[in-house]
Amino acid sequence: MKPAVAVRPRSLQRAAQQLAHAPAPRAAAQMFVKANKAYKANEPPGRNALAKTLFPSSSPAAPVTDIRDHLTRAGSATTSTASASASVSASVSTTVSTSTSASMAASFSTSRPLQDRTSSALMQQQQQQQQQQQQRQHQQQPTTGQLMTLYKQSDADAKSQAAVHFTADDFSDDENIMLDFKAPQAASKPKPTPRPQADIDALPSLPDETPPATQDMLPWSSSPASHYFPPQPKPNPPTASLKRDSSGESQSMGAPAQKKKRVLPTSFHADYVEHQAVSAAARVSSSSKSSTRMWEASDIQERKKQFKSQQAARSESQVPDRQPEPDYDYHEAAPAVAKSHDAAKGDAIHLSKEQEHVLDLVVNQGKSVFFTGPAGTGKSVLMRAIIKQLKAKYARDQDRVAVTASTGLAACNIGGITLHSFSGIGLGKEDAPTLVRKIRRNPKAKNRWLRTKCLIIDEVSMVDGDLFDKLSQIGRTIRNNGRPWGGIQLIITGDFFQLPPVPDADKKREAKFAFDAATWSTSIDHTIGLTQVFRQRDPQFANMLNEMRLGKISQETVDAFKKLSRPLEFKDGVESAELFPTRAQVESSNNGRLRNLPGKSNRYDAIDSGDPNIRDKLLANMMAPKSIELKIDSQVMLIKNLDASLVNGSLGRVIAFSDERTFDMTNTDEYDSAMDDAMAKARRKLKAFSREPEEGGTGMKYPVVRFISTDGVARVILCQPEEWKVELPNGEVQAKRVQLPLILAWALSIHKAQGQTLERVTVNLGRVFEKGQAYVALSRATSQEGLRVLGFDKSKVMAHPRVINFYGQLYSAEEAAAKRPRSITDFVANRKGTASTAVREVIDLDSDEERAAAY
Ligand SMILES: Nc1ncnc2c1ncn2[C@@H]1O[C@H](COP(=O)(O)OP(=O)(O)OP(=O)(O)O)[C@@H](O)[C@H]1O
Repeated sequence: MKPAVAVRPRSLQRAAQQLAHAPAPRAAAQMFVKANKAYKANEPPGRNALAKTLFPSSSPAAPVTDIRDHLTRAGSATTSTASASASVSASVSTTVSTSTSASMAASFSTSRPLQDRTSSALMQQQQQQQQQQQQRQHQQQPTTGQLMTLYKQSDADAKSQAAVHFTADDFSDDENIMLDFKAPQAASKPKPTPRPQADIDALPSLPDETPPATQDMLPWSSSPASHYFPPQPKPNPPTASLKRDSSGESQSMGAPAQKKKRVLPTSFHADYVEHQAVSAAARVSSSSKSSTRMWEASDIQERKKQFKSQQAARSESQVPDRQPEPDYDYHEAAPAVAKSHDAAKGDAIHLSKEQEHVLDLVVNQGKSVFFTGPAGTGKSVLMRAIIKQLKAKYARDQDRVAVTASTGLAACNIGGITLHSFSGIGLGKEDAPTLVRKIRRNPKAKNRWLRTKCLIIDEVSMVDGDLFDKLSQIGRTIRNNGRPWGGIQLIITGDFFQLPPVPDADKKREAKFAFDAATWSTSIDHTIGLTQVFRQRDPQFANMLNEMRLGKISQETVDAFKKLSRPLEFKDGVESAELFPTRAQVESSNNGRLRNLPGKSNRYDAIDSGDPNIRDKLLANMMAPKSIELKIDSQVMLIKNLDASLVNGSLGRVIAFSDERTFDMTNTDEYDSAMDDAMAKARRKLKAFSREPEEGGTGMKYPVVRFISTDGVARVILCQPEEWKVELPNGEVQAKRVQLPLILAWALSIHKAQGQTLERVTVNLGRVFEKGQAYVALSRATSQEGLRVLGFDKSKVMAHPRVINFYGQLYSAEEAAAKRPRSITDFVANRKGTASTAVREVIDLDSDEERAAAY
């Protein structure tokens, strides 16, 4: 029997040959349909009859001899040239990836000449249009050569795909095949030609593209002349990101329709500052200091927002909402702020080498670290940097980082919760197994234990040693992990020479320090001693404090402290804050001073929110008071960082009360009397400028405070309410307080002063009763000039013997290491009284080398 194709008529062979060149399934299908019809019409009689005789039931001869069936045998080029060509064609169009195949189809079909030309003019016109369109498409689409290259490139990929074979039915419904082919008529629409520039120039010029204000009716078909200009790019829509400002109100950062801030006349700014900073006679117009600050009632808000948004932008999307309280930027301060700060102080805050070392150990190496060091060595600054970076690291799971501190106040300072709240142990007096059962009954607490990867503990000197052991065991049990704390990475800081754990109410046992805990040493991978003191820039003073800290006070130091009993005098009206050990002493002192001031007082009550059952307890320890009463001349302390030089701890005096719109200098006669002409003129201008509060506004008056900023320059700001939150690691807000960021500051408790930096401070050691209190109180001061010490008694400032012993062990490790020339450390150097000249470098007390040396 001859091969089936040999009996095919010419028309079918032609179709097969064309198929070898036919690029697209649609075109091929049409040809086959046509050829098949022709074949059937010319089919020799009797052939079907013979087939039926040979294959009575299903007659396979007919399908097999149908050329379409050859397509179902792609690759089997055993029959004829035609079928081989068809196979190749099919295999090309099927092994190339779908999009390539579709593109090829489109490309070939569009380059194919039209077969059914008519003589009518209409048809010609249509064809011309189609050809134009085809040319355009052809230019946009890859050429056959490009497609073949593409095919070769994708061949390797294509081989991994299963070959697709056409079946006879594939062409029967080719009308449903979707080809990547655009209908030509859609593209035949003429493109608008751009208007020549000359025409545009000839048009009447319009201000700002705004249609001219006219009463004339425009005919409906008229376009405003501005429409003849090429379209302008649309201004960026306001960004969708909403930022929460300090008062909790959402504001669109990019939205133009922001509340307009009141800006005072420039002349007033300059003169007022000069007046405040120096006397009129001593005014030096070129002084960078004197021109630094101004009336900042609204300006400060603006800069504060800028400062916060810059911080938020730096931490970008990685750290969405829950940043710690705004603070300095550790690497680069906000440009505007840094500029003024730098101008006055000459430096910005960059983490020191040793601070960077700790940051790296914690964030990059995932080590459990305890970093310690004398007061003012930047432990809090470093801790904030660590929190920021860990939160960025775990940006997707913020609850992986738990920020805690031993006390509510310390926790508030770093935007965290107490260690007790985190762990869900209540007072934590029971034994560990009981506490585990308690936590297991509390799904939220249990979840915190399970989710936490990094646990931050600030002010560890006040964490009880037994509590430390219990928590470690709870972590192991609940997390079912035998490693210390169940494998949680610990980041601990504090200075054991500062405030010790609060003893039991019944005082049955002496306070046990965290380093006394059985699990302390196994819980910590690295103990780092920070050595560079930032708070006190005077090396002699830093050394006096260090001697006191280590319990080895020389007679020279005793004498120097005794000299500091003289009264402090400041010409700017801001006194030093006196530190007291108890809250009662503080309240009595502050209330007495307030009563003695003339004039009426303004009272500000906090707005608290959150679960009423726990809210009051959580907010009780907050720095922001539930209520504060103020009069003109009240001495206050700022309890929030507003920018780089107005920080938590800045002291100031209330000079007026005002709302945001009205500047009211009533009762500030002393300033009036000192005003020179220029100042008085500026003042008059300002009075004219001021107006009554808007209708519907609260008209609430806030204190206008003149602060002494960290750069020693007076800055006047309108203090408006700020927000404090107590949040769980998962971001759940447990309690919130909105209050002025101020406390009365003639007197402060040592407890509240812990962690603060104070430029002016008085300490009466006669009232000190606890070890560590004297050191905390004295080490708040930045200089001897700003410190007054009453009742200095060497025995009152002695450190706890166990603490001396603990640090002594660390130092001996260093001393052993110090035998090597590169390991001279400040701890050692300070003890020898050479702090200022010692070479400072990173000390990792637990590194293998150090340990070996110590051993
Ligand atoms: N890298 C730094 N560069 C410049 N100043 C710094 C740096 N680190 C900290 N400071 C400044 O030193 C002062 C003390 O910092 P910080 O409060 O962090 O010290 P601390 O060790 O936590 O003190 P304390 O133990 O008394 O609470 C602050 O005024 C802070 O701005």
